[in-house]
Amino acid sequence: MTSRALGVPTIDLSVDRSIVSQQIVIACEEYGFFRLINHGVSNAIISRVEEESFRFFAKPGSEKQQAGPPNPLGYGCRTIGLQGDTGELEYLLLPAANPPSVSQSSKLISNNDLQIISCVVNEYVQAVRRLTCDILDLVAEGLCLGDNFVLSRLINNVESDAVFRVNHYPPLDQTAKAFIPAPKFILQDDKIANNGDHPSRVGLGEHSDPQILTIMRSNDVGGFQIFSHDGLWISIPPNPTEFCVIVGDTFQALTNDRFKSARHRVMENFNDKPRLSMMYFGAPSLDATICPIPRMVSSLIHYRPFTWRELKKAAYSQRLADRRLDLFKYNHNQNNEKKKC
Ligand SMILES: C=C1C[C@]23C[C@@]1(O)CC[C@H]2[C@@]12CC[C@H](O)[C@@](C)(C(=O)O1)[C@H]2[C@@H]3C(=O)O
Ligand SMILES: O=C(O)CCC(=O)C(=O)O
Ligand SMILES: [Fe+2]
Repeated sequence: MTSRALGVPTIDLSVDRSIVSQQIVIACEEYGFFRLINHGVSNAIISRVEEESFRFFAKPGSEKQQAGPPNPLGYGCRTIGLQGDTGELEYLLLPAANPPSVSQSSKLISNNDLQIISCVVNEYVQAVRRLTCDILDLVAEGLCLGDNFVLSRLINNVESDAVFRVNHYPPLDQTAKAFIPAPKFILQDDKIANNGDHPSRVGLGEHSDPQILTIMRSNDVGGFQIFSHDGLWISIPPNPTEFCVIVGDTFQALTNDRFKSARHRVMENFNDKPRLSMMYFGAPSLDATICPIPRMVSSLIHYRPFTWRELKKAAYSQRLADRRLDLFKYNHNQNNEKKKC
């Protein structure tokens, strides 16, 4: 069943395949986002990651800093990426290799705290990667791409550059105690968000995810919002039993803009307990070529072929809110879009 509580679709993965595939396509076209119920990932696996993550974030700052900085993987606190973005959160970025690769994790594995977390994360990542592949196969069916595995092959691959992230947003009144001081981050659209009265800080600022698909799960603390195509920020009520599925920039390019990556953000945590969210970012191998799938091109191709390595490099050299996909887009105004061959 697809419901539209609060405007965004909720998709039940246990219903008939031909129906679910259509529902997912519509949700990706209209929102670049949907909530997923009956996803089949065991609650025990999810709880183990949640427990180990809370245990990690409860450690003293000096101990956590030993697992950082996150360049590109490891522990981060308030600084996001390399271009000066900040937010009211701390986080862990870990490899989500398939199968778990010792060499990729070698720097991290020498850290005892991360060793423990990596074990439970690996179990979770394998389950969520399978779920991501199922969703991508359903999309391929719904879009009649001909080859039903054309999308899932991109991440169901030993070289996949997938990443796992746990974000921890302390409650507002604890942030001062929990964090090492850093400059405050002011939301770009503060005037709109607060009617011009009080600038507010954000947990994690507006952005789209550069990868193909993000599978996000949080505890019962809210703050997550997506930007709808009609120009409104929609708050997504937290539900620990479901997943949020977010279309990333690479999926937008693969579908030649039929799907739009969803811009999203997390507001600062005004609750009395922390928000804990875990994300699997499904990505292809670094050297995979991304270009619109031929069946997605009716007349004009919107993107030049590029590798995931190029898009990732562009993302990391830009600010969080930047629209990195534009770098690979043919320019409409110069009328130099390529016609379908
Ligand atoms: C400011 C940045 C953080 C980010 C890398 C970037 O330069 C731009 C994209 C950001 C993002 C968003 C989705 C994921 O959370 C993430 C891990 C990713 O792959 O791209 C983050 C990067 C990050 O936090 O390092
Ligand atoms: O923490 C969340 O709820 C969302 C995080 C997110 O969008 C990200 O890490 O890319
Ligand atoms: Fe994100």
